[in-house]
Amino acid sequence: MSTLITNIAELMTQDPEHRVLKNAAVVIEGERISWLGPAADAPAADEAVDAGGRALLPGWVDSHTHLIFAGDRTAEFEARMAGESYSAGGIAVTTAATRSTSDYDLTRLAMGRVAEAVAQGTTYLETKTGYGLDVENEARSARIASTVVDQVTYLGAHLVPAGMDAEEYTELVCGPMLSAVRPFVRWADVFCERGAFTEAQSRRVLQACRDAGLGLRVHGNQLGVGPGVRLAVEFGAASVDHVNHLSRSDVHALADSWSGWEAAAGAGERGTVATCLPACDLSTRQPLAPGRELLDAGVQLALASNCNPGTSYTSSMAFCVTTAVLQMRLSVHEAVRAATFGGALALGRESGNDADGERAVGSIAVGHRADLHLLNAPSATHLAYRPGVPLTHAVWRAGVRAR
Ligand SMILES: N=CN[C@@H](CCC(=O)O)C(=O)O
Ligand SMILES: [Zn+2]
Repeated sequence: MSTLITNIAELMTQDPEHRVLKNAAVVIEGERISWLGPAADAPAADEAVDAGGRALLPGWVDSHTHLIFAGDRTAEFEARMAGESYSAGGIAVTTAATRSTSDYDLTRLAMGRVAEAVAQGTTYLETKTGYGLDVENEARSARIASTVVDQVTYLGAHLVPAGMDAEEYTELVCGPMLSAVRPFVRWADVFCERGAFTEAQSRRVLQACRDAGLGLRVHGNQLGVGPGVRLAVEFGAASVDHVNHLSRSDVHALADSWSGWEAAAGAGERGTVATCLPACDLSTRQPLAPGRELLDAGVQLALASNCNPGTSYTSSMAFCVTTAVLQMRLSVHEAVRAATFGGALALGRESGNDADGERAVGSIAVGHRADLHLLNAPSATHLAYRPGVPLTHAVWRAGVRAR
């Protein structure tokens, strides 16, 4: 079955040459993109979709979410809006609600959040454990997550549960809990922040998870300058997320990590992606991450929703893109790139082809997964020009019309 999408006013490929094609068309065959180019040259297909002069983008790649949870933290949010500051302690509230929810309901809740994201143009999602915080509930979260999203990250090191000694809990995270989640996860993460895990504890978690064959990421530099970025670069983590408070040496270390990357070819040795989470920054009233400075220094950037009940209860990648343009001074093209190709880079899926069975996502090119987002607008600029307006017109996820 092939589908021709034609009459595309603006096709933002996010390919290595950053091509933006006008009056374009795309052909989908099965789950892959089989052709793109000028609409006038398009081949015939089994069915045709008239894009009506709209803009077509890669689907959003949301590389940082926490979707496996139950409960609600409205009261904490209200207190924050009244002047309280965010602290990691709220994680315990969600952990209690999550532990007392059945597998069926946790799955149903997570699927609802995924559906909400897909309806807004998100076509590839990562999610984390981290609201189980004991062996049984972390393994359960990982198992459920593996059935509802594309990639799963182990975040046993999210908070030391009340009544447990931090060293003892770190041992658990690095030992029995890691073994229990291992079949379901590809990545590990650690919340390296005051009120969560110290540098020494984070180091132990990263080492153990790396030894277990997991790729790494770090929640770092969210609540203040700290060791998160330094550790992430030292361990060759795929991403360091939040990055609100950076020293000059943090920026340099991140930029250096990309010295083996050939941006023009979109290939080479990957460094550590800086993942900015602007919806979280607004909800926690943290300074927005210095995305402009990071890009100018040569760091590869991702934008993600950080959808979670505590600090960022939104699945809207469009909101993140809009904020990145209006407040972080990224161009529309840079922001869309960070929310598509950048997320794919953070998840190790920016390349891949028919041979390895896992197709590239986050950019529109022949052989890549047909993850497409048709805006109800003639150009991607409308994402920032018309803030808050729902602009998703149609979505294809792995070649299947999802909206
Ligand atoms: N920083 C750690 N974890 C989440 C917050 C989790 C919560 O407060 O429930 C975050 O990314 O912001
Ligand atoms: Zn997070």
